[in-house]
Amino acid sequence: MKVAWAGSREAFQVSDRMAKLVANDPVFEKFSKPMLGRKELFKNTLRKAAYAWKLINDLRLTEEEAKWLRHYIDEPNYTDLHWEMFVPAIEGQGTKEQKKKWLPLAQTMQIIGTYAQTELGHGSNVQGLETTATFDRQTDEFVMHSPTLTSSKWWPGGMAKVATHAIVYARLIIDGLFHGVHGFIVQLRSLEDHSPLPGLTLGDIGMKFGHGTYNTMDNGVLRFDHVRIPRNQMLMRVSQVTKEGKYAQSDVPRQLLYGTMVSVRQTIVADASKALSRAVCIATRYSVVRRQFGSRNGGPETQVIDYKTQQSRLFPLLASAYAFRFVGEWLKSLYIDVKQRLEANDFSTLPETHACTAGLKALTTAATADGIEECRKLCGGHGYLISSGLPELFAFYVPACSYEGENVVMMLQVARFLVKTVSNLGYKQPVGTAAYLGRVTPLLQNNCAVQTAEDWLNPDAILEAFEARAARMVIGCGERLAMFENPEEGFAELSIDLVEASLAHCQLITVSVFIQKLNHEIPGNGVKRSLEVLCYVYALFLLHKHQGDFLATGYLTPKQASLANEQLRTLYSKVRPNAIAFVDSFNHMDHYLCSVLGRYDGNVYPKLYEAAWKDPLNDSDIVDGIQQYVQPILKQKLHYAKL
Ligand SMILES: CCCCCCCCCC/C=C\CCCCC/C=C/C(=O)SCCNC(=O)CCNC(=O)[C@H](O)C(C)(C)COP(=O)(O)OP(=O)(O)OC[C@H]1O[C@@H](n2cnc3c(N)ncnc32)[C@H](O)[C@@H]1OP(=O)(O)O
Ligand SMILES: Cc1cc2nc3c(=O)[nH]c(=O)nc-3n(C[C@H](O)[C@H](O)[C@H](O)COP(=O)(O)OP(=O)(O)OC[C@H]3O[C@@H](n4cnc5c(N)ncnc54)[C@H](O)[C@@H]3O)c2cc1C
Repeated sequence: MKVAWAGSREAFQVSDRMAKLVANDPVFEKFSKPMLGRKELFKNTLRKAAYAWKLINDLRLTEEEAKWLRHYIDEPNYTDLHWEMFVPAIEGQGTKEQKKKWLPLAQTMQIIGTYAQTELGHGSNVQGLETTATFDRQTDEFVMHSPTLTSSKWWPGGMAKVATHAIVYARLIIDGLFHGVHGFIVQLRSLEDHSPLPGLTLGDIGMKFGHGTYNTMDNGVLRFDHVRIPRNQMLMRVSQVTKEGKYAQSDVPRQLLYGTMVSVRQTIVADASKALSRAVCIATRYSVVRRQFGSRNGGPETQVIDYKTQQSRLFPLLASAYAFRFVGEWLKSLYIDVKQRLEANDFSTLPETHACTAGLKALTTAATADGIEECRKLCGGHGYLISSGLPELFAFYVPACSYEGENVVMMLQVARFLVKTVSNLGYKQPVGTAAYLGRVTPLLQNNCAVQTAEDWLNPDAILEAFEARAARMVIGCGERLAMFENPEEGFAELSIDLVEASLAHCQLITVSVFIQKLNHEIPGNGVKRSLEVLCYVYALFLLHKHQGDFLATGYLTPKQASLANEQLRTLYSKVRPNAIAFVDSFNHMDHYLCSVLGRYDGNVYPKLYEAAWKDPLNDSDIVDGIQQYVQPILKQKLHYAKL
């Protein structure tokens, strides 16, 4: 199962080696992080990042190994933006000459970059950005300027204190004409003494949610006061500006300017299963250790994992972690394919890839963030302790619902893709993830054939149910949209339904990828059978949760919906004996989990007790402030019993 989770034996070995490297090195200790102040926390992160870079070079780690190393260090920092956004932006949007100049500098970290798109006034609406890049023909330069307070760049990670360079998105202006938003490589700091270059105002935007998690990142604010950069620092794969000031567009579509976001959204989907599996591992192990009620004749109480209600909250999350792992793997292969096509100037699959990355980013991050919080509740009161590992994990993860495209905004992008697909149905056969929309007639006409709970243990029945639900919701939206004279008005009016239809479409993708995975790639019958159980749990849990959709579209009868739920209960009993094996298969080490409740050895209570004594408040019996503020209250003699 560890191999099935990792994707291959080699992938397992690489991640396992890197997990151990990090866990066994005292530099990467992280349990004390929540006790540090912001400055200490930040310096500590800089120290770890520098040491990691040294390890990567000394041990000659491959790109894959380096990624795992950074992952297990488990502290967001400036290198995330450098490797995941700055470098890919140059790779995807730079010309050959630009790549030749900038990539070697970035790949050896002689320069450190960030991705400066969002502003104080605009994040989702990229076309609304206000920073200007005005071409000056006399000097062959662009003048970068922040004309308003709301045009201040706001959020870019690593920008406040570390990055030497940034890809800055700004409105291109030539001779007073606006030519859309483009990316520019801008140096921010001196490579000699790290001071901000003239004309730039740079700072940190302040503390974020959770203490020891995202505050290791220096998210920054940046303002330009007429800062000049050479013309050849505009990323020019998509559009070019000549020294005469002529604006030209190559036959590469404009959407490629957004290519870095497609790349990172894909990574975010791949990473969702890591965060969810981490929370599920903690909650499952603790649910086996924790006992409440049910003692008979002085025997042990019931392990909380044996309560059906606990199973009904925990096991769907376990199944979701596996589903997200597989859909992340699938999306990665879709992305690698589109990347190769784009390099060969084949842009045909870009709209579908954009819809898949946007929609799956929204689906997986929302479910993961909610899932982590549910795992915290599944651990009862102790889940609220920092030492459970869950509050910090939640604080770390939850911004994924907003960054890289706010989730609702992303679902609306999926909706645009689906509406377009439906409106082209007469003359363009949908392919890939939308192929089912080419079979609307049977999907709209045939209803579910399930008659017994057993009938639900059938991948074809499940797939058809999810296809029919999504098709009916999408087609229904299409029909209602057609009644509006102005399509944009209609889209806005129906946006709630459109987001729901998009979710149904994305859930269909996750369910069908899980089923495909079982059909083709699982080594070993035992592993396959166990994963089949999880696949059914995932699908039937979604069916139960969204049964309103399945009923309202008329595909299911209430009886069939209740049979699905009956089957789900039976499936939970099948998951229970393997629950610990399922979570051990994630191969998460104690160092990575950073959780007393999720310890591999289950030695929860003594370690919880021990961890409590490490709190700085327990350094002495009488702490600072008691003499000054408590003793006087105790010693005063008031006339009234109550104030
Ligand atoms: C323990 C484990 C924990 C795991 C932690 C998880 C994190 C791990 C991940 C690690 C990786 C990296 C670390 C990074 C940390 C996060 C850093 C965050 C960075 C950022 O947030 S950067 C800023 C991101 N900003 C956005 O995403 C903005 C969102 N807005 C947009 O994308 C767009 O503006 C839009 C999609 C809303 C479009 O707006 P609109 O104005 O309508 O569109 P137009 O500009 O006019 O374009 C319309 C056409 O273009 C198509 N389109 C849009 N986007 C794309 C795209 N990306 N690719 C292809 N095509 C695109 C759109 O569909 C329209 O097409 P049409 O004309 O209809 O055919
Ligand atoms: C931790 C973190 C790190 C970040 N790192 C970076 C970075 O490195 N570089 C960078 O450039 N940016 C970064 N960002 C910014 C991030 O990309 C934006 O915050 C994100 O894209 C959301 O945009 P917004 O803040 O403008 O949200 P808004 O769009 O203002 O969202 C507010 C609300 O409005 C709703 N809404 C907006 N538009 C629509 C619409 N059309 N229809 C319906 N509802 C709508 C949303 O659903 C949401 O509920 C980061 C953000 C965070 C939280």
